[in-house]
Amino acid sequence: MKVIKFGGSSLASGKQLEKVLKIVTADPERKVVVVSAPGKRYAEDIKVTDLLIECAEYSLQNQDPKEKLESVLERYAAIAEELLLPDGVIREIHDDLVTRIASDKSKPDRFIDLLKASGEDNNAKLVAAYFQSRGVEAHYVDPKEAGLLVSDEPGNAQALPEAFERLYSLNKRSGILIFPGFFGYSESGEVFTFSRSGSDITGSILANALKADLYENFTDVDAVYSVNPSIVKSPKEIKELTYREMRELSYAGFTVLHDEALVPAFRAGIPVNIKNTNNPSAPGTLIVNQRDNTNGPVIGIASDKGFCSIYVSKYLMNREIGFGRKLLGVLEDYGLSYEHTPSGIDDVSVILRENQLDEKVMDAVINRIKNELHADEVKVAHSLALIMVVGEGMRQNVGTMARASKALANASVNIEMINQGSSEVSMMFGVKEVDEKRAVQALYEEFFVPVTV
Ligand SMILES: Nc1ncnc2c1ncn2[C@@H]1O[C@H](COP(=O)(O)OP(=O)(O)O)[C@@H](O)[C@H]1O
Ligand SMILES: N[C@@H](CC(=O)OP(=O)(O)O)C(=O)O
Repeated sequence: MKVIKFGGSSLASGKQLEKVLKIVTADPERKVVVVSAPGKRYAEDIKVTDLLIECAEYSLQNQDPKEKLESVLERYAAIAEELLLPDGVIREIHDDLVTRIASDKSKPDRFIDLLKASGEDNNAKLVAAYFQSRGVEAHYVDPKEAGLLVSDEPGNAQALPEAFERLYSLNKRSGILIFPGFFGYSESGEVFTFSRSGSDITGSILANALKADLYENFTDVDAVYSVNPSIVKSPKEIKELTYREMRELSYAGFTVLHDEALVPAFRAGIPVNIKNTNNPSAPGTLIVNQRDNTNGPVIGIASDKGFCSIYVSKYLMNREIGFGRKLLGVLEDYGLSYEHTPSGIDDVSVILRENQLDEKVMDAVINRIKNELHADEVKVAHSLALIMVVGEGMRQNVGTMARASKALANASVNIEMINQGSSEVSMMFGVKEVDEKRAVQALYEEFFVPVTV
């Protein structure tokens, strides 16, 4: 049995849905279909999820969200019209949106989640109706009734362990099951969404819970490329990579798969196949536990902007027991998570996502580090990009770091910091955001142009 997930780009129009129906019915093993909300039809288009967030925000500010709601409804109506679906489908979506918008707003984050989740929930109903209209036995599945229990963290929920056992009973149902991605229900019955792009996570949870043979993730590219295609033109396709490599790469900027979407599949040993809805005969990329190391030291290079670093130096830091704990404790007090902590004998840098803290919080953090930890120097660097060079082959290859830093030097990119992951499958370079693109291109030239992946 296969779990198959379609992203927003695969569900953006009636034409796309026709491809989806063809793909699903081409293989009787494709039993559970996870759907996102309709995504972008063209580059400047707005995803339904973003329209719904605007709707929720308008309502919370006591502005009339009518126009915004109309634009959400229009997206579904356009699809229904293209596919000649009966009016009842759109009426049901309309009524659902009206009910949601009129619900309790005393907890704004939860209200936003309730609206956001409707994007996938209503789309699953629409897709089920479409399949049925073409004579296919398909059923919408309500995640509440199916038992997709999640933690009560708005916009950042996680599946609870009990969810997996409960979801197993879906195996007994007949027909094709259309399951909305991106959200679940807390113990108290409230809607909570995963973080953005979280329908990938739903697919992986279901693959694990139902003990699927394969988790197929359909998107709009032929494969996972060795580098983001918006940075390098026609980059090399990756045929096979390990869970560990993909987790590192998706966390560091390969947005093609959510970085939290691998763990459930990995735990159950289920391979993940990334494929293209617009070219389903292409084999795509297979993510597995182990692969042959035939491609050289590096399989992919990912990058992401929006980081800052807090550099702290203090003479004899290495001998001060508890210094690291106290430093990270200051961050914890402000609810800040950190990404990396490259360190020396007398100094350490903490790298954080910049969008977590404004100037006021940053000043407070710096003052506490200076006053409570008696640091000799505390410096902040803003607008950093992190570049992650990833590959299982790194462990067996000598000189990968030297090659990478030489390539960056030749491209006149100044390295602000370096960190080698303890797992030895990744190395991280911090550079200024303005140098990100040039750095990635230089690393790509170094590691990919001469080899076949
Ligand atoms: N290394 C990469 N390989 C393939 N695609 C990538 C990579 N890095 C970023 N992407 C982007 O991920 C996009 C697919 O993910 P996403 O937009 O979330 O699709 P979906 O709508 O199917 O969920 C691609 O169109 C591409 O722009
Ligand atoms: N629709 C949600 C969840 C999702 O997974 O979407 P997509 O598959 O289009 O990335 C979002 O935009 O975040």
